[in-house]
Amino acid sequence: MESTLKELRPEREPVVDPKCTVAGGVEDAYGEDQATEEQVITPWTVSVASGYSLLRDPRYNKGLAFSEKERDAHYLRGLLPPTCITQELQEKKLMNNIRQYQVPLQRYMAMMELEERNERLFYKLLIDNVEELLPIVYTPTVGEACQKYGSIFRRPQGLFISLKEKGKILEVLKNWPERSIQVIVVTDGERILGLGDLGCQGMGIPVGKLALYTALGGIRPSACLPITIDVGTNNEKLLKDEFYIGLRQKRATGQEYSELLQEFMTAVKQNYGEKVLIQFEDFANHNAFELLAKYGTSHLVFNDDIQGTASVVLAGLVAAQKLVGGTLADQTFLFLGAGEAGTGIAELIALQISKETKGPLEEIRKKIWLVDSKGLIVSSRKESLQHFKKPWAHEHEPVGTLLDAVKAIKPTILIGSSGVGRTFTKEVIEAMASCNEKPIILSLSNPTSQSECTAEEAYGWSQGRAIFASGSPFDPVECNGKTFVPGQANNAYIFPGFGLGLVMSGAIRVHDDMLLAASEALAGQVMEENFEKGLIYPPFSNIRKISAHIAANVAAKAYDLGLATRLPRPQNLVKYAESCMYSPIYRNYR
Ligand SMILES: NC(=O)C1=CN([C@@H]2O[C@H](COP(=O)(O)OP(=O)(O)OC[C@H]3O[C@@H](n4cnc5c(N)ncnc54)[C@H](OP(=O)(O)O)[C@@H]3O)[C@@H](O)[C@H]2O)C=CC1
Ligand SMILES: CC(=O)C(=O)O
Ligand SMILES: [Mg+2]
Repeated sequence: MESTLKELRPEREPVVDPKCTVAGGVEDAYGEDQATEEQVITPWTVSVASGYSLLRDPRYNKGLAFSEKERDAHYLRGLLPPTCITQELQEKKLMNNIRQYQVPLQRYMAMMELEERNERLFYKLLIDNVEELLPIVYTPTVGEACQKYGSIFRRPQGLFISLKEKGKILEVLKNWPERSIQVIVVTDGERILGLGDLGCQGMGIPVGKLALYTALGGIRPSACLPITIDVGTNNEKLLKDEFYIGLRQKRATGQEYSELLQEFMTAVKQNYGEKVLIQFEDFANHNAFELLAKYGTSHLVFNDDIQGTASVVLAGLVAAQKLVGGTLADQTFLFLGAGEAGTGIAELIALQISKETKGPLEEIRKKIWLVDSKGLIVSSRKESLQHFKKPWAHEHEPVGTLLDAVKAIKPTILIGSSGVGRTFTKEVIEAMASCNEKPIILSLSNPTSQSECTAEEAYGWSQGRAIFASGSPFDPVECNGKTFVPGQANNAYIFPGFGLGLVMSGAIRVHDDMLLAASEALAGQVMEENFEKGLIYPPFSNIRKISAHIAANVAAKAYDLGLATRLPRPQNLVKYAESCMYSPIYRNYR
């Protein structure tokens, strides 16, 4: 096989080093990335895919875009109607079709069907129409898709590892058709967005996140592996649902849970090596912090909800200083929600301020306050607090409600990370507006139903003075004759570029300084024209460029810290990041 492949491989100067880990995790054996778009390649499966099987292979299928020559060479005559069309026309037709669906879930299903039918066309649509399609393949629609996953389930996506596979996880990994995996997104489904425990149906999240890794960060689809670990669910509704796709039992906990996770982490490293990035996604906080701490020293792990969210929010707040004046150290922060997102963001803000001011972390933390379901986190509660809340238990009398906390603390920045919708009431926003000329208000919780307030509420109740962004997108709002464009504070800005930076530098560990580097790069991409509209994030339409800058900054930090293994260090990391990115343009087949 190898000698045949060599003969078929075109002779040319590679744009990317053929052994580069980004361009394929290992050698680009099929010449997929090395050939230019004009050059012909061979569509390989195990053998050359041709005829009927070529049309049904989503990696190589081009539908009506197969040329006359390709139709002759690949036994496609008669299997397609006579017309040949371009990828652009296919894209136009599909966008027209998708726009006919009024129900977002139907659009989601149309996109998933496209991904299964024609992978390059799926990514072309997603990249070219990112602002329109992100709310479909990602939050908020992906939340509804997970809730209804059993009913809409057609073909399995990703890898399901359940308690039944205990002792056999390495074998299960070997069932996956790809060997050169660079990024895994894994969930156990216990905290899917702000929708709670969705068990095995959480699979929609790793699938969606990895689609963004490819579309937004340029990681090749074949190098991405979505995984759901099924240890049961405590969601009674799902357990009784005849269409539920997961194990019908209560969640395994304690030793049974940690043994399965240990086997999984060991098997991943054994099968894919130590440079595969494992992104933990939507685990409940009682497992998330522990998994990150436990595997952070032995594996390349990243928790998107704790670390990615922290990095994206920090970037927005750094950018916001241009609108409000001053520095982060001048601000007072109040969070509603003291879990993964809340405490993760709080810790990264404190780290950034301590780097800027050279002040001790303990002192800086005192300007950051958090409210959980029991009220303001204060020192008298310290004994009963989970470990990740303890650093935030400051001296203060007990305060029971968010409104009272806003009145007592007088924050300049209010951040919602509670997973509970409509908790930023009129009184809360008015209280923020009464003590700030430009209150910064972030409603991070997803999906839209869980957002702490809507854009309309944030602008309306603050007389248009709020600087507002939300986890799930809101349409522009008219207020007092002015149009306000809300930003989207979502970790989707960070993780694709962050992952690309790790992969392209061959990083072996994640370091907090890399999160700061990612924030800095994202904040640096907010342009004057964005600030003029009151935005603290750049538009998603520029996300590939943004991701290249984030990747370059993260990779630079990996090299500086001695955590990069891909040597020598490329001279121009932004250009290198761009050259590593997957392009969905069709290839020509010989
Ligand atoms: N925009 C983005 O990029 C991201 C958004 N998120 C969103 O943030 C939300 C929270 O995620 P995460 O931090 O992981 O979840 P966690 O479960 O870890 O934390 C939730 C926190 O909210 C608190 N809480 C729950 N209900 C209330 C209430 N009624 N009043 C006050 N506090 C309350 C909980 O309190 P207690 O500890 O007392 O139970 C807990 O501290 C989710 O909706 C998620 O979708 C998450 C990551 C990224
Ligand atoms: C965006 C995200 O990661 C979450 O809501 O969990
Ligand atoms: Mg998440």
